[in-house]
Amino acid sequence: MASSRADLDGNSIKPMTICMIGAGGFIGSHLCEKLMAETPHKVLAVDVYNDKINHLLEPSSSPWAERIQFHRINIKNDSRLEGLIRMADLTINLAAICTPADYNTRPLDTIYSNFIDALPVVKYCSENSKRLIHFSTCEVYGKTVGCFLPKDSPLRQEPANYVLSEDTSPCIFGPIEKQRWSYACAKQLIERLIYAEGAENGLEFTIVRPFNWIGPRMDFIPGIDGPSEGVPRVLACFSNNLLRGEPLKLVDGGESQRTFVYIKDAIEAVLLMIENPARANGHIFNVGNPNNEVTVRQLAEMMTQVYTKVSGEPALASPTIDISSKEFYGEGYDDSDKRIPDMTIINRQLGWNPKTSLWDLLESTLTYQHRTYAEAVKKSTSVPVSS
Ligand SMILES: NC(=O)c1ccc[n+]([C@@H]2O[C@H](COP(=O)([O-])OP(=O)(O)OC[C@H]3O[C@@H](n4cnc5c(N)ncnc54)[C@H](O)[C@@H]3O)[C@@H](O)[C@H]2O)c1
Ligand SMILES: O=c1ccn([C@@H]2O[C@H](COP(=O)(O)OP(=O)(O)O[C@H]3OC[C@](O)(CO)[C@H]3O)[C@@H](O)[C@H]2O)c(=O)[nH]1
Repeated sequence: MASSRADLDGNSIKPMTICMIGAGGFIGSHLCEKLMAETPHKVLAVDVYNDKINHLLEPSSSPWAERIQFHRINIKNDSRLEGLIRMADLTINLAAICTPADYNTRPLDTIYSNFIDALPVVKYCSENSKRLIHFSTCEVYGKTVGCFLPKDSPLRQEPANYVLSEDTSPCIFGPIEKQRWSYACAKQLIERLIYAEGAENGLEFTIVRPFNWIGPRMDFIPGIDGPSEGVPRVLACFSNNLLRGEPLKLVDGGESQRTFVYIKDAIEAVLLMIENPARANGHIFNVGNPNNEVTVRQLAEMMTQVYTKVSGEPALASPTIDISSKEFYGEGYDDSDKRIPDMTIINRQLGWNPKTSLWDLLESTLTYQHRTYAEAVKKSTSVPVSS
């Protein structure tokens, strides 16, 4: 680990203490790994779970044992939170319910988690003059302007109608009965509150809008390390189908488009924000990879090809199957049509660009999924021989 680190302006970076809330999740686990391996910073890791960071917490003889501490705290109701925020130089809040299957089926939990539970974090940072990096989402943009235009309108080709820009794009959600938007709306309101704390009370903040970060340790495989009936995000849904040799389910034909960025590229952007406060404070950053755009159907086809390569198992004759969103997610589901991040601001402020192609990131991720889960899935599906 380098001790003489310099920021983007050539100033040396002092070691800091970071209170990371939601450190036990997908993004948190990669951020903890990066901070331990490449920086001298200390992490107060707050979460209700620690399975994804256990490899960093044990053994106590590891080179970073003194620099990471796990606090099993539910931020809904724990008075220790303010003390941890006070002890830290910077708080990063990742804690959230952020799987679309929950937005329309558990809208109250979703709104509480993404708005109400984040309020004390913002308040403690503001009152104690502590810097905050808050994780929002690309979903705050909702749908694109372009999707309301006729299919053959040339205006659909104008970037202003589909590229999502922090300072200029509107936030377009569906009606209230489409409870899918409970998450985006809660995230938007907490963004507005943080922004207002900055404007009125001088809170030093950065807001991150991740655009479909994917990679190892994302979510769970149903019936293996998560509930059998659980519905994780698309990477884990499709991984589960591939591991079980069943067709990948395309919701409403798989026509929605997404841009996927490799978690390891995205974590580089977060580290730049952490270590360059003068360039990151007061900004909202899109973090995604505009070059990795596919429809969900194309994602399914590419994942099928990559999985065949890394597992050595043949692809199914019919690798995908269509399913309605009502059957897959239930009443109240709706979707973002297209998500291309404008990269101008992050590029200008932090000089960050994503590097990894979709094929390459799927190859390393599906190699991990196969190595981690294939045996367990095989065992769970093998029929016991009766004597
Ligand atoms: N992964 C992405 O592509 C993506 C995209 C958009 C936004 N985000 C945002 O980034 C953040 C992290 O996402 P992730 O993909 O790592 O999700 P994740 O579900 O893997 O991680 C969230 C973590 O927060 C913890 N948590 C939730 N409620 C808590 C509470 N009350 N007290 C303590 N811990 C709590 C969970 O246990 C979990 O470990 C979220 O705010 C999410 O909305 C992620
Ligand atoms: O088996 C499946 C699962 C999903 N789909 C469709 O894939 C699209 C992407 O789904 P997913 O990655 O699960 O979620 P979203 O991109 O819609 O939303 C996330 O984006 C960022 C974040 O804020 C946090 O990660 C979250 O809200 C979608 O069109 C599904 O319908 C499928 O076809 N088959």
